[in-house]
Amino acid sequence: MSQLTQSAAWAALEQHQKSIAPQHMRDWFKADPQRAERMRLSAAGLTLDYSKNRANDETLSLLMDLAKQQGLNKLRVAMFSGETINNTEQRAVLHTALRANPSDSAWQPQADKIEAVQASLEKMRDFVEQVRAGQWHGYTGKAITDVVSIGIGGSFLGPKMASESLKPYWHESLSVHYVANVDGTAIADKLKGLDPETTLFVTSSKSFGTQETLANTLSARAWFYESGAGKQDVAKHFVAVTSNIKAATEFGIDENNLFPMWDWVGGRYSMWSAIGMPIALLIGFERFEEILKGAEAMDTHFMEAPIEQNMPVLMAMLGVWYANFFDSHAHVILSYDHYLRALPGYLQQLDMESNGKNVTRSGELVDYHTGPVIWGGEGTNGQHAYHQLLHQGTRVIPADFIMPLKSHNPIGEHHDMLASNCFGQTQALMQGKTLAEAQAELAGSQHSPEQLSLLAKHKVMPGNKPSNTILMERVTPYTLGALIALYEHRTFVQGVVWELNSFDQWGVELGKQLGNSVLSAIRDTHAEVELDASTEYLVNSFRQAKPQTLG
Ligand SMILES: O=P(O)(O)OC[C@H]1O[C@](O)(CO)[C@@H](O)[C@@H]1O
Repeated sequence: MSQLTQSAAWAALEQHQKSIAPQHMRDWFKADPQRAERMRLSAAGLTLDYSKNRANDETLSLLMDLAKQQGLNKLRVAMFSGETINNTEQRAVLHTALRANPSDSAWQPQADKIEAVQASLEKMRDFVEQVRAGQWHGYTGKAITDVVSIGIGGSFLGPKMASESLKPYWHESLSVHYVANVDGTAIADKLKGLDPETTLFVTSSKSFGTQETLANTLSARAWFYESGAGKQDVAKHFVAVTSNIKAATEFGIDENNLFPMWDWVGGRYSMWSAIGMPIALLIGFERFEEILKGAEAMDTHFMEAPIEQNMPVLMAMLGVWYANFFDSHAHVILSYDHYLRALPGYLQQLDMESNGKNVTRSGELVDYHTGPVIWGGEGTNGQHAYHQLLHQGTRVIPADFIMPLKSHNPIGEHHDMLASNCFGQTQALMQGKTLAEAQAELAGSQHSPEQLSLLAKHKVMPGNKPSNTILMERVTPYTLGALIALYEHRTFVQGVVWELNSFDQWGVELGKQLGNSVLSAIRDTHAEVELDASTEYLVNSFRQAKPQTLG
């Protein structure tokens, strides 16, 4: 058994779970009128209501004991002070420096990094302002009308999610498109209808070695040349964000068109850097800076608030409570805002690539569950699809409801209806419906007694299903920045408890390696590639279907 599962804090929680499990939140709310008020917290423009959780004051206190036991305070300081907490890659983890206030003396020890960040932001500002003002001209002298952002994973999901979330702030005549997948359909579809004379490509790749991104950039360049443009025109249409300057320049990107990234920023934590350029192009640089300010406010809260009153810590520890003590395997994110519909997909990478691990920082196999499956979608759509499983399924699936109090599109009663659905769902999950309530509801109906009894059983909802609700005034650059930073820190805290390195991603490497060797087998039948019988069959089927000239 691991030290963690043998520890005093873990044992206390296991013991406590036995007394909590039979209790119902419905009764707690009845017995304690102060519960909702006590279990509410505001920071950085966000309010978290965590009262609809299967936790009482003792639970929270024991969870905080676990956080302390696992060294949260020390590791939190270690992250912000630039220690190499990404121990498998020997890297610091300083995405927080990307949104730091440069005049904050706490950042003095990282002055070189802060300086580099500020220089990059200035270069970004200059570029963004030129493009948005129509002063960056394509090779025939026309202003840029379309930007195609090419990148994948962390070099795609954050910018795409933030762009969609902030649609009300978009430039009226500049469009941004995203291409991630290596599937040729993705880029072919995007390029249809675009004009090479007025299209700018931003290649975002920290490593500048990602197969999908390089293939898409090459195809974009081929499309550009087909329009009659020459090599000398590339600099007007291709820029890149990368930490691998050498690879990018060898690839043909003009050195002046390179924006930096650093090895102390993980891909999935990078939308605050020049990786966020497409966002800034869409909403303007000043609004991009507001995103950073929102995140910085959440960073300050995370660093300074006592852990018992700390939003990311509370959310993280409640997640640990369900994952490790209620055998919950999933966590659902429900955005009650159409503009935030890409958030669950973004959080999937943030959380699952960070905490989807089975060995500790020191390489020991864990004997407890780590990161759950993160999924979700847009409310109210999900209510007519997968919420059935949340209400009556057999597993505990904690939910985060995210609800802006004001809409950017206040049409008729739509926002009232949206909010009432959101709040109603949290209530239904918590309260459920008893057999007596179901029977009372059916009383007076035309059904036979047998049918009534059957129906009543099916209408019973156990309730006691946990949820958090996050409110904000409106989805703005500031509140979005705070929200994303909240989830970043939540992920970090859970990684601390589970003793993981949340900042590497070795698991995705094997897929990349094998994908490349399979590609050699597809290209050349004589390639010496070891394939199992199933994969060999798949490769052969694929080769047989290929047009002869390519075979
Ligand atoms: O920015 P890059 O280097 O192209 O990497 C893209 C993505 O690929 C991954 O390494 C996973 O394959 C992610 O962690 C990363 O965000």
